[in-house]
Amino acid sequence: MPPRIPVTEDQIDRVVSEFYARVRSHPALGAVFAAHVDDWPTHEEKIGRFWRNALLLQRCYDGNPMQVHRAAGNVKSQHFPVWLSLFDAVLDQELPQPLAQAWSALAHRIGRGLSYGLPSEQGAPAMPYLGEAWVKKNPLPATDDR
Ligand code: HEM
Repeated sequence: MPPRIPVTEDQIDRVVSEFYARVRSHPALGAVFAAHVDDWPTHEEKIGRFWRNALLLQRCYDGNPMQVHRAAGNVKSQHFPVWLSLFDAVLDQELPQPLAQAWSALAHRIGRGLSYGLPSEQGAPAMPYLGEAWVKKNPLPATDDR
C-alpha cells in the first residue's frame, strides 16, 4: 500500500525523538507525561509505530489511544492545542514544508477526535462524548484541517 504521507521512517524517528525531548521540559506538558512515562525509549518506540501506522499505513500499531488518554486521568482537552502547537513547531523544524503541513493536518484531525470526551480543566467535559458511531456518521469537513 502506498504511504498516506511520504515521509521516511528516519524522519518519523527524528520528529518523535525531538518532540518528546521538548515535551519532557515543557512547563505544562512535562508533568502530565511524567506521571505516566518513566521508560521514554519504550514510549517513543510505541509512538513511532503509531505514526508509521497512520502515515505509512504499516500495520504495526494496534493500541487504543482514546482509551489510554481517558484512563490517564490527568490528560485534559485543554492540553491538545498546546500539544499540537509544540508538535507543529517540531514538524516545521524537521521536515520540508509540504510534508510538515500534511503531517500537521493529520495530527490536528486525530487530536480533535482524541480530545472529544476528555474532561476539561474545570472537570466538565468540553464536549459530550457521543461515541465512535456518531463520530463516523458526522465526519468533520475536509476543509477544516488546521
Ligand atoms: C494528536 C494528539 C495526540 C496523539 C496523536 C497522541 C498519541 C498517543 C499515543 C499513540 C499514545 C500511546 C497509547 C498506547 O499506549 O497505545 C499516547 C500516550 C500518551 N499520551 Fe498522547 N497523543 C496526543 C495528545 C496528547 C495530549 C494533548 C496529552 C496530554 C498532555 C497526551 C498525553 C499522553 C500520555 C501521558 C500518554 C502515556 C499514557 C501511558 O502510557 O499511560 N497525549 N498518546
